Amino acid sequence: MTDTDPIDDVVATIARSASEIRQGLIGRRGKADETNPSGEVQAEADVWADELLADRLSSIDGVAQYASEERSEIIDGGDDAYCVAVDPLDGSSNLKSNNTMGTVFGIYDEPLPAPGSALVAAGFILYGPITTMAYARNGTVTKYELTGGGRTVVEEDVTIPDDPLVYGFGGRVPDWPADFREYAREIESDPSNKLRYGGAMIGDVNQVLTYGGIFAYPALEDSPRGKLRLQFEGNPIAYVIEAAGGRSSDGSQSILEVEPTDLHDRVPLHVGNTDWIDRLEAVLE
Ligand SMILES: O=P(O)(O)OC[C@H]1O[C@](O)(COP(=O)(O)O)[C@@H](O)[C@@H]1O
Ligand SMILES: [Mg+2]
Ligand SMILES: [Mg+2]
Repeated sequence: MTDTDPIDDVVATIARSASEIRQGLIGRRGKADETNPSGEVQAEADVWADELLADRLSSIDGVAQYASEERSEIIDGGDDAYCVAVDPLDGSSNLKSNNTMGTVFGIYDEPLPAPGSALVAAGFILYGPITTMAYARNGTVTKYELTGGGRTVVEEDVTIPDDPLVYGFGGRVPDWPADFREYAREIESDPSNKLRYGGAMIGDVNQVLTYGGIFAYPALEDSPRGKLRLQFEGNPIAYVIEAAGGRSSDGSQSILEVEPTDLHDRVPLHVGNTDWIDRLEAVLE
């Protein structure tokens, strides 16, 4: 690589790899005969995308660690400045029905597991009708369209629209704690709000970034930490949404303030417009 900024190198590598990952989904929609560290059955594409990104990202000068939702151990390459955490394919259960998925990445300047306050950049790829990337660094979010190896800026200084419109909540309603159910009913009962839920966090979060609103995968009655992973999903998404002027919360504080205890920790995730997250925290208090 000729670029001297490892952060740029990581982002350029992920952006370049996105169209290959998209193309490589063909023929890899079946299950791999394995489970990931969260105990979920992996898709062939999960394993393949993780290996592709692991090879490419861990060999970048300036990257000390590569970690992913799909492998138990960190790939440790020394004491360079940056550590990359990836959800190679977010929403891979959507492969079966051929619906939206994504790739999520966070670049930390501390060894993993690290709190979100150690992020120096984060973003996500959305495999929609068009492959796009939302990328946050230095407090601003930029959206790109990705074509083959290239990327084109389609929007700079992306901010969440002031008037929230969409909501999407993961998990089964009977498994939601009563206070979260109460909050959800409040949002649903406003006739100007619209349900948007596609079963892939990235697709649902990108709707929130586009239209304003809230996405949550809350604590569940029998799973108080919810489902989504702090290092690979919660922190990067919180970083993007906060850079776009919104808020993130684990129910009582910014997700970026949550101290990890394990690489594969889960976190109750709520992101969206500031006033909606403020209200959520008031209801969950
Ligand atoms: O199918 P469920 O249990 O509602 O979960 C949906 C959530 O799980 C996820 O698919 C988890 O991500 P992975 O696909 O990366 O494991 C999220 O994208 C999504 O928001
Ligand atoms: Mg995911
Ligand atoms: Mg995944």
